[in-house]
Amino acid sequence: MEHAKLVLLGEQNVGKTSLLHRLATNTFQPFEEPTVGAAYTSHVVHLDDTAVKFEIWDTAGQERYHSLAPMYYRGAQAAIVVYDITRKDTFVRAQEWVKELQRRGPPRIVIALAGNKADLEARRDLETEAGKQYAEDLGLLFMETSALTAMNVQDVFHALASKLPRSSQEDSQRLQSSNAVRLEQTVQSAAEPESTSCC
Ligand SMILES: Nc1nc2c(ncn2[C@@H]2O[C@H](COP(=O)(O)OP(=O)(O)OP(=O)(O)O)[C@@H](O)[C@H]2O)c(=O)[nH]1
Repeated sequence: MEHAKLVLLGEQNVGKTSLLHRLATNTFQPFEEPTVGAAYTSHVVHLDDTAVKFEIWDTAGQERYHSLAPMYYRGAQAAIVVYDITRKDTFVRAQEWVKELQRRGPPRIVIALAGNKADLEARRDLETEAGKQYAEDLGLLFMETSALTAMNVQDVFHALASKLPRSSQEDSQRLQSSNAVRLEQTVQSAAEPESTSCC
């Protein structure tokens, strides 16, 4: 199983904790308490040929916790930057998080942009296309999600797991097969002199 650190970032109240609750317990709480500092959880995503265990840091959206964020995105392989489709200001904040991650975060971090509360279509303040286009321009994964209906919640974690660089696993497989070849060669060359000397 692969391990990957994942950080959730975004303005307060956009639904970061709710997305995790939906993922972990398939439930939704209409009155979720604000996160204080950050909260840790883990979740395993099964892919066809492997599984990825995400070590997840759910950060607090309140501005006073901003300075703690680097502690949580440092060394992260993946990030979900969340905004609320009913509040354009949260999309602006999400863009700032993406910039910060790209400037100061780990160089190969895989980022997903999630437009949450997609169930509140009647109160939509930002078109899907705006989020999609921005994500496309910056090479981010993009999905609109809903912690309330569960729409795309599993999918965003699955998409991130699929997009993670698999170098560590491939490297270890390559190492194993090259060791096997070397071992075979050693066995062969050890066997050869014996066979010549014997007959
Ligand atoms: N309708 C709807 N409400 C949601 C959704 N996700 C979260 N909420 C509500 O939005 C509010 C804030 O959700 P949280 O999960 O606490 O948001 P957060 O981003 O973790 O907030 P902080 O911890 O303060 O950063 C709660 O009242 C949730 O019930 C959603 O997909 N749809």
